[in-house]
Amino acid sequence: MRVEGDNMVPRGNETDDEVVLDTTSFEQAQQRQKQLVIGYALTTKKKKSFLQPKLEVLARQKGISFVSIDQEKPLSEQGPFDVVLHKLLGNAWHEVIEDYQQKHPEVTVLDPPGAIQRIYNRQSMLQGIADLNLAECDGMICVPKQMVVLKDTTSSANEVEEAGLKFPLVAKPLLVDGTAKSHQLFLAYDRLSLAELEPPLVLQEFVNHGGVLFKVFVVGDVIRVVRRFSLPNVSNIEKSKVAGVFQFPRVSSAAASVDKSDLDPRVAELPPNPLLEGLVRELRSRLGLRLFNIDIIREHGSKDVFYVIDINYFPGYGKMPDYEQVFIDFFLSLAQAKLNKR
Ligand SMILES: Nc1ncnc2c1ncn2[C@@H]1O[C@H](COP(=O)(O)OP(=O)(O)OP(=O)(O)O)[C@@H](O)[C@H]1O
Ligand SMILES: O=P(O)(O)O[C@H]1[C@H](O)[C@@H](O)[C@H](OP(=O)(O)O)[C@@H](OP(=O)(O)O)[C@H]1O
Repeated sequence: MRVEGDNMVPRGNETDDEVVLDTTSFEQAQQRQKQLVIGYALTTKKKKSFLQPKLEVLARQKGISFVSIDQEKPLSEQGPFDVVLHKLLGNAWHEVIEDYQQKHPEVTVLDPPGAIQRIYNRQSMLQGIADLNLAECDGMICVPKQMVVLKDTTSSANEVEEAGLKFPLVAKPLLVDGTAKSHQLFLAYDRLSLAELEPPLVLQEFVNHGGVLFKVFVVGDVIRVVRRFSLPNVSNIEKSKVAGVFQFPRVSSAAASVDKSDLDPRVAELPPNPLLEGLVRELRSRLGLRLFNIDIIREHGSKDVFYVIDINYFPGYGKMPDYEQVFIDFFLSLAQAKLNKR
């Protein structure tokens, strides 16, 4: 008898009337046939931007399937999943995920709710970054001076001066909760204008950076950088003449990447690789996240001084070059890591 298939030992190892099963290759074959099931809990907007048709097609070819998680049903009754991918707001959801991870340690949850929560607060998001050990990384990473205003913006004018913050200041809502309002940013030019702002917020020094921002995408071990347009420099003349508070749009969210040829190379040159690699390595382990992006700007007039101004969890990967293949490789590496652990 002969049955052709991956799970049989090769010809020559069998006797006339028996087929010897090689258990190792049998297990490998089973594994190969096994689907990698990724449960996802994403907003409709996120599902549209992330689960694009090309990703789904590539995934299917590799035996990866995406299954929508029904938030109305207990999570443990769904699946079984190998990976849970989630970005939903609210403490209730975070409790569901935490409870699920405790009961199902074998499932890779991307990422732990506590770690995500930390970067949803613009104060804790940037804490510790200036102290990262990035010596010998061909550059320097700073964060803009900033302070938190929880209640009264009128009295914050004095605190701003005591803290040594210089105008203009970028006012950002303290919590990034996914609402459009949490991305409403203002530029405050003088002390008086602070009274117009609505706390809780952070006041952050505006750093001149030549109008270009580096968006650093992280997917596990992979780093991809794109250039985006950003706010132009604020001149000294403008600083002395302009007063008040101005809302500004999400300039750097535009999908179009900056065309390098149109830019001053001193502004457009990407941050050095060792610096990016060092920064990502440190942040990945300190934050305990695998899916995030870092927004970096280069201090105007400097070659190697950079500021981290923002970190996002599970950002707009749909705009990252070649994101489909990067994610397929990432999911397969998670499956492989699990196999290696056995
Ligand atoms: N301290 C700063 N100095 C100079 N420009 C800044 C500063 N902070 C923010 N900006 C500008 O404002 C834009 C939005 O800032 P930030 O990324 O912090 O806000 P956000 O609401 O988290 O935006 P998004 O989620 O779209 O990345 C930046 O891309 C940059 O152009
Ligand atoms: O395209 P950039 O500039 O990277 O901005 C992203 C924001 O930083 C993310 O917060 C958005 O994701 P959420 O809408 O899930 O928060 C993300 O939304 P998206 O995934 O729907 O594109 C983007 O708006």
